[in-house]
Amino acid sequence: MSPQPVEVLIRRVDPEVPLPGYAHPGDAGADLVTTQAAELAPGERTVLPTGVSIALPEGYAAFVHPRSGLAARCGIAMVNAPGTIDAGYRGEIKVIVVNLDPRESVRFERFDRIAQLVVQQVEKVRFHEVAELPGSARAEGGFGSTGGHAAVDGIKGGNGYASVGSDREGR
Ligand SMILES: O=c1ccn([C@H]2C[C@H](O)[C@@H](COP(=O)(O)OP(=O)(O)OP(=O)(O)O)O2)c(=O)[nH]1
Ligand SMILES: [Mg+2]
Repeated sequence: MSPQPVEVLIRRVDPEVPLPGYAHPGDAGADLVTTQAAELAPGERTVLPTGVSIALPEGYAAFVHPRSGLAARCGIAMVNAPGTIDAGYRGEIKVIVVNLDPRESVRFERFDRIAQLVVQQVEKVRFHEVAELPGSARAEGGFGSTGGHAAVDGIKGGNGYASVGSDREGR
């Protein structure tokens, strides 16, 4: 049996906007639409309104994620992905999109689905300052310390392989 859904209050800022919805029962994200048509030239970005505002319960946050179809087909990304919607935010949810296609413009029509909203429980932490942190296997290694990345314009990746292909073989 699927768990009980979390009840979230929603207000239409645009009276005609369809409410966010899950396309399938097991989906993590509810699709958000733009209420504003827009055309983005290659490299251009804009802030699109979704026509809705929400009141999340305390202890929750919503994250605005990109849609993979738009990314794969048109090169549309979200500049700040995932966008964070705080429980206390009552303004309209907006989506900051950028056209990463080097050649083609992308046009959005009113009510096109542009992003998806994932609601999650989030922990609040209390920070305790210390002079030394406990040790760990990773320690301070990061930013590619384990290798396996592609080379960029002849600059070798962290594992010393020169191309994506040799990277794969080297694993
Ligand atoms: O993609 C996004 C990201 C944020 N927001 C809204 C909800 C969020 O609660 C608020 C603030 O977002 P964030 O904390 O990411 O922005 P900030 O630049 O830190 O602004 P602030 O100083 O208002 O926190 O803006 C959106 O509508 N869409
Ligand atoms: Mg903030």
